[in-house]
Amino acid sequence: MRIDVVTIFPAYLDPLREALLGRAVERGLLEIAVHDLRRWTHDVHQAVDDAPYGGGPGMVMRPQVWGEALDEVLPAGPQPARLVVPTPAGRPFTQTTARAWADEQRLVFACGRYEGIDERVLLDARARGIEVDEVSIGDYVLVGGEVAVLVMVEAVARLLPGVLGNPRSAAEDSFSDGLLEGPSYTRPETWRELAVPDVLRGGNHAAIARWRRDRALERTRDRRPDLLDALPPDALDAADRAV
Ligand SMILES: Nc1nc2cc(Br)ccc2s1
Repeated sequence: MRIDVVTIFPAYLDPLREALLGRAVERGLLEIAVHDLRRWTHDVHQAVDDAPYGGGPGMVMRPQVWGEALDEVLPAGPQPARLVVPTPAGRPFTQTTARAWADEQRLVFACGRYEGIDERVLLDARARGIEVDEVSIGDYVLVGGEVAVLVMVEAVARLLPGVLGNPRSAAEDSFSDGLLEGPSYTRPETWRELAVPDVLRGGNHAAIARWRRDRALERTRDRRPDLLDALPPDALDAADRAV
């Protein structure tokens, strides 16, 4: 997978060169290119924004600059690329989204600032046959799209083959079965007079699986009842429903 990010703050994306993702790039499991949007300005001030038509607070990012940037980063013609625009007004980004995008050959992220990007940039991209997803990582407003891109790139990249040491981690983490993950424990057996649950220290794998499922159901019911409601009718068996 190749990931391109267009931003006026390239250094915001430096964390993508660190740790697990940095090693995955070094190992050639994915490519990441970060582009400074100001490269496509032509004025001495390198202006990327202007006042909004219709008035109102804040500034809007200029279509000319974004248009030239995306023409270069996402050239016209048939291509398996997806343009992702983080915005508080977007559709929710979820683990389902991350899994779907993990199958893409190319993802291009456009980081908006201010009041956002002129709508015509997205209309033009769609008219050029590019899949455009406007997505939100949560019901809060950031100062720009860069932090949202860090979140989404990590959520997608960890699903790529070879990125995680143990592929089971991605298969069994929260949301993989529609539930939140339950509590985890490691050594020592007792810490500050708090003991690891006995069942986890025994060798009964069926009992351990049952205990973990029960804790996941309890936690999901307590913190995210909406996820339970969204499960398919046959997702919970009689033992699950007894929790
Ligand atoms: N939650 C989010 N807030 C923002 C703000 C801006 Br400005 C751009 C993208 C996003 S995504």
